[in-house]
Amino acid sequence: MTLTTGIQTYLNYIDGKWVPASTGEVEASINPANRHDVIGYVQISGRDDLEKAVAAAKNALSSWRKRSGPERGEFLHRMANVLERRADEIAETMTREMGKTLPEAKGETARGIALLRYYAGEGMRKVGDVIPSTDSEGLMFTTRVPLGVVGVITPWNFPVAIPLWKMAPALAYGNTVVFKPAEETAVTAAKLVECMEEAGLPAGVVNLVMGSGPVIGQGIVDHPDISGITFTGSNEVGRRVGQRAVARGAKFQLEMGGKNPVIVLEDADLDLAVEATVSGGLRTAGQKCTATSRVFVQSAVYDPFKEKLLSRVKEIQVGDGMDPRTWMGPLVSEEQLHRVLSYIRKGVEEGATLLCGGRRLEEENLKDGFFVEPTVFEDVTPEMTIAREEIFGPVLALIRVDTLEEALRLANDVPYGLSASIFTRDIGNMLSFIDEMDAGLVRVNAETAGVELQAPFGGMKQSSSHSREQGRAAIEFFTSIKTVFVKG
Ligand SMILES: NC(=O)C1=CN([C@@H]2O[C@H](COP(=O)(O)OP(=O)(O)OC[C@H]3O[C@@H](n4cnc5c(N)ncnc54)[C@H](OP(=O)(O)O)[C@@H]3O)[C@@H](O)[C@H]2O)C=CC1
Ligand SMILES: O=C(O)CCC(=O)C(=O)O
Repeated sequence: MTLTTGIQTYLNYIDGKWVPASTGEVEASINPANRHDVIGYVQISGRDDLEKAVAAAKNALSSWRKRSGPERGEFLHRMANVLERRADEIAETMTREMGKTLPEAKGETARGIALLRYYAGEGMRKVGDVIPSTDSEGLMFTTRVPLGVVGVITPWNFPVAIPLWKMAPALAYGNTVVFKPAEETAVTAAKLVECMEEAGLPAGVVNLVMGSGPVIGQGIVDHPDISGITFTGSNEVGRRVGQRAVARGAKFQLEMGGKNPVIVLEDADLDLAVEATVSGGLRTAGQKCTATSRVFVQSAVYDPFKEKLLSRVKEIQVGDGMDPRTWMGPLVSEEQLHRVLSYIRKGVEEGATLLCGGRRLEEENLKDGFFVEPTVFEDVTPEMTIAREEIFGPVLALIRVDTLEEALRLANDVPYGLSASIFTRDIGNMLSFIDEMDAGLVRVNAETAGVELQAPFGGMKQSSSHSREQGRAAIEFFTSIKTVFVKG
């Protein structure tokens, strides 16, 4: 059955107008809980559409950057108010389009509102310092200027929060934006941009171009009029974005994968550690760059931890994210489902022991969706694929260790360094972990996922381009420092 009546087509937003792609092509954005449920039709744009969007952003730049910081902040306040008014509708669209449960989608939308309010306040904060000059009659100070037109390329896993934690600071600091959302969540993206339009954002300041990564994403990266590119997604694409940006001298910022460890020591509160492992690893079906993936447990508590974890995982209710009984929704797409199932197969083939889960769920009410069971492995060795590569699915690997030193050595032995947690009551262990764990986000007695918008966020090693997003750190990417010397 195909539910096709009254389905809306969502357009690009270029220079303050909703317009179809010049290609005339659209595609259906579907519900991963039921592939027959079409959320809307979205544009498959071509390079012509991107050209128009970049020209509009370039044209809008001089008047937008000339507005005062508080004035730009006022637009962000208004966007927050519109998003707040439409929060339930947008959260429901997110759940239907991406699959995360409705409470998770509502939480993310609330985060989006808070992000807009935080960066609205940025318009009122200082942007420079006075520095003593060697010339006693001179005044020397720093100020900041916007980068210019910024390309925003985002993934599907946080379709409201990630675009907003990039676009809100971009706008607050005086840049204009060309926004290319993931194809899987383009309807949610269109609704976000509707909020911006409703808030009265001037034409050209934000331009939405839907379409494929290789055409629109690549086009943004290569466009000579785009001064900076901010990207979140896979390492494979991120690396290419970085290389192309360097080649033409554009500024770039990459947030990519994680292989995030939890370390559970023998003095840990095991109930807390289990709850945090389940929440950090399996919420949003493990589709977070900060998701827990490897769990290092000290031998003395390995068996009780394992038993508690398995009994908690077996209680998890998988289903449509709109159903209030559901704790874990589907994976975002059929491609992602096959990718996760292939990692699970690899885990078994390489000799890990499957303790629970591992199957696609195909019961009557789930058969048209992309559901996979929450999965736990043990006997996972450091060289196995499931211990090294980002799975981006609800899969946990248990690894027994004897000491904190061994746990830290193994936890650090991957190319990623995004987020990590430890569970212990010992201050010495906490301090060793904080110091020696190679991760941009280290958390003690708390899950690996769930970043706070007012704090810097980013990874070490191959998890990022070593830049940081969110909080005040965003100013470093979205502006350039100008050192000014004035003599009367
Ligand atoms: N760190 C994170 O938060 C995320 C990590 N991932 C990882 O990536 C894997 C694959 O997910 P996927 O969605 O394919 O991630 P991608 O890295 O392919 O997609 C992220 C964004 O980049 C765009 N893009 C794709 N190709 C290019 C290109 N050549 N130039 C510029 N932009 C491009 C995508 O467009 P389009 O929509 O057309 O694909 C999307 O908007 C996941 O399994 C997971 O491991 C995925 C999402 C988020
Ligand atoms: O854990 C979070 O809150 C954010 C995760 C994230 O940034 C991502 O998955 O891309």
